[in-house]
Amino acid sequence: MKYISTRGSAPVLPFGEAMMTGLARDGGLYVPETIPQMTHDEIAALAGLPYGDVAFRVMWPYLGDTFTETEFRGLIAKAYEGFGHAARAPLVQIGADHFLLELFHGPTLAFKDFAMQLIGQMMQATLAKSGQRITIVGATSGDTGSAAIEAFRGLANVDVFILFPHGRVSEVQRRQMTTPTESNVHAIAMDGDFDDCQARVKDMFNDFDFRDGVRLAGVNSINWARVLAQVVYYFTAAVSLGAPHRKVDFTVPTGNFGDIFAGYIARRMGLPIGRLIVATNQNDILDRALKTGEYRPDGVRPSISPSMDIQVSSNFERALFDAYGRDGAAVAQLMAELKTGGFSISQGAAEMLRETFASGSCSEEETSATIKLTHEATGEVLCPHSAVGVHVAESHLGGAPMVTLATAHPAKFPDAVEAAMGVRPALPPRMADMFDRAERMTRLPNDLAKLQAHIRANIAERTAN
Ligand SMILES: Cc1ncc(COP(=O)(O)O)c(C=O)c1O
Ligand SMILES: N[C@@H](CCOP(=O)(O)O)C(=O)O
Repeated sequence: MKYISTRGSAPVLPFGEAMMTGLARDGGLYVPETIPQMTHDEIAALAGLPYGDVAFRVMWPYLGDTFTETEFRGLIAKAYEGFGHAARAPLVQIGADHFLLELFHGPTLAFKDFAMQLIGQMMQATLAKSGQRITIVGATSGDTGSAAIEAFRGLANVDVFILFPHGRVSEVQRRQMTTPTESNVHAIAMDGDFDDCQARVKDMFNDFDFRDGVRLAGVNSINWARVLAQVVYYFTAAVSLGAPHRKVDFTVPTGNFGDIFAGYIARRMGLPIGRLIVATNQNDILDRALKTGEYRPDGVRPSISPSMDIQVSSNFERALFDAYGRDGAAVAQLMAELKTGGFSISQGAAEMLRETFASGSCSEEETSATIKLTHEATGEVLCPHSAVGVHVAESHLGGAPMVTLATAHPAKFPDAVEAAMGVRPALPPRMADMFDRAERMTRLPNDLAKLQAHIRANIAERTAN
């Protein structure tokens, strides 16, 4: 399997190199040259298998010769052994034909653990073979950062720098990033919003002296391996609700478009997904873009679902690539226009996107009301992001069973949940001392040179010791 860039002019790479590279050298995102297909019988045969076995069958065709079959099975087993639920991604019924896919039983209580734990294993195995060291720089609106830190903390040959928007993540999310004591973990509270953090990370990838000098690696969902690992739970969920013998719909709380893009890949592999519904908070650029064909960021508005406070949604580029018939030059042109305010999606591409994705948005009041009403009706406590999903899903019920992705544990957002339903959700006992631990972070401006100097200085100090 070969990987090509959405902007059409970067080297074509095998899986292992695309994973270690992160962003393509032309600024684009890697995607597989072709999408492996699973037949009706192959999908039916997934029924009843443990999560790890489904993960192997779904992902193996994408890997080429990066790992042997035995190695890859071992990495999957290690990645998911720390999850707090035997099913890894259990389904819970919340309505006649409405199910929640609980994706928050991993070590940092958000869906990011599904991919990050596996990427952690795959990157460590790759580095062990090459003897290299790498510098991971990631941007987070709260969850990716803690999941990355958890996956790479304590490794001698990896430094992890996480840029989060100062004052715009929940206290639990911040403490997950600032309380680890390992010297390879570097939390940076940057002035600005998530889009600024993500833009600086991309700037670092596009600065080849810096990129090559520090051996930069990326674990945001710009990295194809992140998306791939998330394809798996669409299969486990749909099959347990009767696929491939019937269709299943999915609603996905969406920010950077990685999770819903994984659902799109599952559908292209042959999983009978009916509707794929993008659910946004008040930062509703994706909902508007799908409805109007105009993609024009107008500033991030902080919300009670802060991990989805995103306007420049990086994986949308992967969807545009397909919508434009895999024309890298056309995508590069759109991304150049984005830098100066936004772009209009061509009529043909907009039609393709509308046929592929439905969408809806959820206001702050609707998010709170959904947390309250869902708890009253079902006993399920939703995090605000999952509540955005449930609210949007409710206006699309009917026909196939609906699965809404519950992307984070409510205890990561205790203030929003308590304000909505009057009860403060508790952290799992293993995290109970989080508020007593000392925090360690560096506050930096939104300034590429200063960020790069900080990263270089820290690496120099670590490698000198
Ligand atoms: C809790 C939570 N829900 C939903 C999302 C949106 O996922 P995606 O960025 O893959 O669209 C994120 C982060 O992006 C998140 O942290
Ligand atoms: N919501 C995310 C934003 C970054 O997402 P990624 O999936 O592109 O890495 C977060 O919590 O950090």
